[in-house]
Amino acid sequence: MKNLIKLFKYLKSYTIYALLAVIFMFVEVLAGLYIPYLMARIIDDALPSGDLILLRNTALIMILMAFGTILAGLVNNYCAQYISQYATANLRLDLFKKIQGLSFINVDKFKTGRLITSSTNDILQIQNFFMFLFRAIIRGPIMLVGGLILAIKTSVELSAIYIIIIPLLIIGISIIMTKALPLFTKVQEKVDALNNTVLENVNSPRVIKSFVSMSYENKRFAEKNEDYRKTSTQANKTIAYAMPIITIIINLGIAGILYLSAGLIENGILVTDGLADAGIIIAFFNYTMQILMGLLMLAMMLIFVSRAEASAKRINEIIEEEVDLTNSSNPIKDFKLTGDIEFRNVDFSYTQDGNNVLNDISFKVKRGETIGIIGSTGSGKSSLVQLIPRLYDVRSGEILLDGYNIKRLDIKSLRGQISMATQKPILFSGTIKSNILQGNQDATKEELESSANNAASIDFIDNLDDRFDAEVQKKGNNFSGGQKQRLSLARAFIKNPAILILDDTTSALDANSEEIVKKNIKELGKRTTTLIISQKVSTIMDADKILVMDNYGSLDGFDHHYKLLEKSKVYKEIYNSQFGVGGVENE
Ligand SMILES: Nc1ncnc2c1ncn2[C@@H]1O[C@H](COP(=O)(O)OP(=O)(O)OP(=O)(O)O)[C@@H](O)[C@H]1O
Repeated sequence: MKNLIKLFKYLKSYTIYALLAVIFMFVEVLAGLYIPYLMARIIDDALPSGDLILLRNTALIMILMAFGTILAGLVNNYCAQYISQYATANLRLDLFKKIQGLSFINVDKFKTGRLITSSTNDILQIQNFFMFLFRAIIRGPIMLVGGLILAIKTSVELSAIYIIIIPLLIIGISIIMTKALPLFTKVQEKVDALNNTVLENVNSPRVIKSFVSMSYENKRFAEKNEDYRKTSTQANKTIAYAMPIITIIINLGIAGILYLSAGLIENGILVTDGLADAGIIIAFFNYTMQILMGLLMLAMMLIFVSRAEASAKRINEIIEEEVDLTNSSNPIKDFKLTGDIEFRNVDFSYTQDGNNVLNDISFKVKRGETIGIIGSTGSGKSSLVQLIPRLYDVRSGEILLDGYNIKRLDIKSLRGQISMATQKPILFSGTIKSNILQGNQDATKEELESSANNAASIDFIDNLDDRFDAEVQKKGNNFSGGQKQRLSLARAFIKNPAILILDDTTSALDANSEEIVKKNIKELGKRTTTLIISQKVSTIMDADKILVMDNYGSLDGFDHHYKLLEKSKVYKEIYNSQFGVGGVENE
């Protein structure tokens, strides 16, 4: 329950609604309990004596009570709906903000499917719980306790039946609950797995189609689906056993009451003027039903609480997750980077206990320089540049920008002054304009045009009917790889950053576009430090310096093209593989 209690803070803003819900629930239940008493009065007093005034008055009160129950129920329902909807909307928003702030390492830990299930399914469980809480929290106990008091008041002798049926019902329900509840946690985990598979598939339709791996993916999904179905059926089946068991116990109770009544009438106890007290027996039946309903509600409450507790635990795990990449206690906020970069003995790993992906990297870059980064695949080039905007933190060593350790700089301001365009550019559904402006929402029309121009994308934009207002579909699926790269370059340029990182961003460009982009980067480079990762020597050989990574995540060289040809074995090998030993570019 402790996880659910933590979420009660979301109810605080709705105290008045909560109070109203509880008051009207109280009224509803009390009115409901009063009706059997009135019924007994009609049968036992009004009918035998033929007192029509008493009959009419009691019937009138019964009608009023019935309306009162409906009205109170409606108000209670409205308040419960209001609280549960608003409180969980706020919780969902907080969870979303938290997820947005998670670092890559945090996200990797939870997996995307889990984050989605928690934002949807788990929140829904909490919503159902809040709803039930304000619909039924005191209903069950009042029905149970009130019913018991009134039943005992009606007939102490008949009440003896409760000594058997109430413990029986409690034992039956407890057995079912202890079996069913762990299954509900499992069901949520199965939903996570389903979501993960769906996500992977909708994110990579081209790969799946081109490798004709639909049937493999279908099979994979079918397995997860079956897994979910089995667990879910098992959980619901266990709960379903509850109904017949409860019905049997209730029917046993009814038979028991009749049996006991017969004995009591025989012994002259439930008899007035030679006639059996039918009103008392009927009222007792009604109270017994109320008691059993109350017990059932408590059992339902247990189901809701346990399911919601499992979900609350999963939600709290995310909300309380320590973001491993946060601002220092007193971060420097007002700083304007000029572009000096220094790595000092940097080691890096993606996981806490994993092997180093980068080993003892040290180098210095002066503001305005253009640096090429080259190395074989998996050598750590992308990992290295991702450390500069603090997408990940170093394992040891430090990274200095303008002499400041980046951990001392405010993350938002730091990232605001660094642009990054990646090999697999991600575009968002919207327009060309909205995508480029993501780099700088305040950019003018001229800046928009010039950044598109610098990224060699103005020609193809001009060819579109709506130019900058042309539609971009999800992930930029209606554009070619090269066009997407150019748009993501434009997005990086428009930011006018102090540091520009291009991670193999020109790999899909034709030679002409690459030349234009290279020329414009050089222009930009006068006021921006530019890091260009490329597999092609021709793309980076003109850079002020080239950083060469070996296969083990260490630096093999950091110098000018010609110096590296003399000194770096790795660089020379890459150069020879692309240009031949004689220096003629291979086809
Ligand atoms: N998110 C991640 N989690 C765990 N390991 C990762 C992650 N990203 C990369 N790696 C590992 O880190 C190492 C370096 O990868 P990185 O992407 O930096 O290489 P790269 O030189 O940029 O490669 P490429 O030229 O193919 O893009 C690889 O061994 C890779 O498997």
